[in-house]
Amino acid sequence: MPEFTQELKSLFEQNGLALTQRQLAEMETYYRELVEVNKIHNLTAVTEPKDAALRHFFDSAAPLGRIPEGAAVADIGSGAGFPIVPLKIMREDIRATAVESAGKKCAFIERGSKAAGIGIEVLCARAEELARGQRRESFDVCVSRAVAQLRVLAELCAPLVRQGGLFLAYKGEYGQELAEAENALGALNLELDEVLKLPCEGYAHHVLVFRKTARVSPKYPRRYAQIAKAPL
Ligand SMILES: C[S@@+](CC[C@H](N)C(=O)[O-])C[C@H]1O[C@@H](n2cnc3c(N)ncnc32)[C@H](O)[C@@H]1O
Repeated sequence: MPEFTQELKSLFEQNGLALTQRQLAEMETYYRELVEVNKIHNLTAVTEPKDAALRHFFDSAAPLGRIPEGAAVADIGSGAGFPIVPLKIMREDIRATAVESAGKKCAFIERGSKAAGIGIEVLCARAEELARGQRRESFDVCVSRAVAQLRVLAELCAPLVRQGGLFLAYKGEYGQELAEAENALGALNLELDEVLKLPCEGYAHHVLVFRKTARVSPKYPRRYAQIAKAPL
């Protein structure tokens, strides 16, 4: 645990963010639970202290400055709770929702966030099904990391974001995916606003910030089989 804590403090400090005692304690507790449950259920391949501090916690917090005060934020395909858990720890003001289709991962987010005292809504659902119900166009911001290629992800996320809201896609190298997503972005009324680069040498991670400029046609999202077979 000291290695995890040290790395976490140093990463945030190097980037001008001093973690409070509460934030540090919540991240430590969540990380401890992750390592524990990961011994039984395969939740993530990243559990080594330094790796987890960088790839899960620091990486997740990259777009903090782009999330408006009090925003309703949904994380699509949260897995073991990333990026939504670190975002909620860093920003108590947001209303955080984790959307995840795998039951054991939802159960872990519930367990970990309860242990750490973090208030997160966990929806065990598929994003494309959620977007056909009452939660359609109800979120100010949708975030997502490591779930699908951009043109597929855009169709899963855009219908959940309100008009004028943001879709934040965490990506490594993104040039080719962005070019391939041109048609999808047009069809879903998403405009690229900014690309944030994680301020970490040797770690080429980015957050692509899209603004939703108009409502999305009710024909989207299609069923997942169709989205995957014929991406926009
Ligand atoms: C590779 S994991 C990434 C987890 C996490 N976002 C991270 O970066 O560590 C992708 C997760 O997305 C979930 N997922 C994939 N498609 C989904 C969908 N259509 N709706 C909800 N969850 C989905 C999977 O169950 C899986 O847990």
